[in-house]
Amino acid sequence: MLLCIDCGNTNTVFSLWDGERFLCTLRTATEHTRTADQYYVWFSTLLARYRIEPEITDAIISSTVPRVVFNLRVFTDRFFNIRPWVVGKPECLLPHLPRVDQGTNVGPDRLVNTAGAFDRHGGDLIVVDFGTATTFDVVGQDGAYLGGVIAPGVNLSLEALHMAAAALPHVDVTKPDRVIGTNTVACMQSGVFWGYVGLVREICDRIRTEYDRPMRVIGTGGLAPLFAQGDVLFDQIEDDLTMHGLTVIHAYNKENGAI
Ligand SMILES: Nc1ncnc2c1ncn2[C@@H]1O[C@H](COP(=O)(O)OP(=O)(O)OP(=O)(O)O)[C@@H](O)[C@H]1O
Ligand SMILES: CC(C)(CO)[C@@H](O)C(=O)NCCC(=O)O
Ligand SMILES: [K+]
Repeated sequence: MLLCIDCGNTNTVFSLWDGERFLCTLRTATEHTRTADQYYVWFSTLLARYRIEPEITDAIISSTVPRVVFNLRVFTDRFFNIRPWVVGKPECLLPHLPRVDQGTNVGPDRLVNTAGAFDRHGGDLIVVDFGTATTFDVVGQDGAYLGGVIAPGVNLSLEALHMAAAALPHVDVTKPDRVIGTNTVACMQSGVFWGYVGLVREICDRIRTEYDRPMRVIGTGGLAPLFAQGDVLFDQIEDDLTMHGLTVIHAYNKENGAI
């Protein structure tokens, strides 16, 4: 059984893969001070609640926050006696090397999304991931990450409005009924919802213009279904794309890797 850990700037997600399906998906806030023991208490409590007997033999971690990796390594080592693969480390091989400027450290989540999306859909893709940042990953014909776009995340934009403007409250993102808001909250929701629908459409259009082959767009991340209500933005939405990518990279390393 494979433990997949996707650590983003906001949330960390653990998922158990039994070789055929994910048995559970557990989510906790990303916090670099969380210790291995704390992870274990949280993890084992939820598994007991879902009546899952973990028989973990392997682990793979993707982390956009470098400093949390240490305690996650201690966690897999102490409680499962496992040394995890860590995406982005030299000993963790990728099915396709990214073709980017020298010295660029591509976010591991983007490399994982690329591997997951290529495995399911083949090449010539744009993967749009609505996380802390809204990222666009261009997947080449051969499956390599070719670059992309990083825009501010949806919740980050709303939070920035609230923080910077004394009269603007904290609001949640939602699809407003009308574009013209008749109260403050509705105005903010309209700005963010329709603003991001336009952002996604415009960036995908411009990527397509720069790229010389037809492309498909895959949406992922918690907010993808919401924005898909605003326009036809995606050919497909997949909520487990990052987790799937972790299983793909793990399988590749099992076959070709050194550990
Ligand atoms: N309608 C909604 N309004 C606000 N948040 C939502 C809504 N639907 C889903 N979400 C949130 O989306 C998030 C899922 O996001 P996802 O895991 O893709 O990225 P993240 O955890 O926010 O960012 P990162 O992966 O960078 O840490 C969850 O926190 C969930 O609460
Ligand atoms: C852009 C984020 C924050 C999205 O999670 C992450 O992929 C990251 O930290 N990337 C590093 C820079 C890059 O991907 O080029
Ligand atoms: K994510």
